[in-house]
Amino acid sequence: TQTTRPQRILAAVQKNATRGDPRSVVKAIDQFCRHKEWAMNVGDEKGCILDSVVTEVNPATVLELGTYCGYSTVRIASLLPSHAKLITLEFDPGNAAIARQVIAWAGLADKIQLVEGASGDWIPKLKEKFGIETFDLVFLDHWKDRYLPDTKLMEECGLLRKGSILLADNVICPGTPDYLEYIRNSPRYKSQYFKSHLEYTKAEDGLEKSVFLG
Ligand SMILES: O=C(NCCCCCn1ccc2cnccc21)c1cc(-c2ccc(F)cc2)cc(O)c1O
Ligand SMILES: [Mg+2]
Repeated sequence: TQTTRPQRILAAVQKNATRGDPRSVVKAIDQFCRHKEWAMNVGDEKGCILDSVVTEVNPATVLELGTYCGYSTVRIASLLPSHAKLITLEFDPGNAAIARQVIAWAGLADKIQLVEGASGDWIPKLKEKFGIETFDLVFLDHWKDRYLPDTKLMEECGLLRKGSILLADNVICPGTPDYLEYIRNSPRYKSQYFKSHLEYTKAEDGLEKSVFLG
């Protein structure tokens, strides 16, 4: 019977990456997706921008919306300080099952809480469920039409504090026009666009980094 693309990505990690070595997991996925099968990981080029933002923010609490196979989850978690916590939300149970194994292979399971479900349902419950006050960094990489409503929901739920950073993938391709319009014109945010390329391609894409001003 036919395997899924996430299953083939996991197989590439288990074949080519070293257990407990997050960078080798990231490299194995990038090699597979560049040379064998494209997949919607943030990828190596935008991944370097992600790394620099994570390193600069040095967050104690991170929310990732959109786990997929765990590529950016592993990338982020590998840069976190020892007591930091990353909560990642994945809607698709099949993807979540693969991501758990990729995260385990990287040896980062103790830093990461993978939650299955929809952002709109989970965001209002994160405080009570995980004892989170606010997020220092949010990485948006899920349904592109959910970036704006979920940002407003995070504001309403008091999950953002003065200085919280939102980093949004795919603001050009596939594109998040309503989110960009809101975040670039809101007096409550200071935004910066990092021009890059759609993962593993020459098409334009970029990350939008926004600081919540409170
Ligand atoms: O669609 C993308 N990602 C989202 C996947 C589904 C997320 C579902 N999901 C996960 C958590 C969660 C929580 N709540 C609700 C829903 C939730 C995506 C697509 C492209 C892309 C594809 C084709 C193409 F030709 C060009 C570009 C590139 C990317 O980098 C992407 O990220
Ligand atoms: Mg993406």
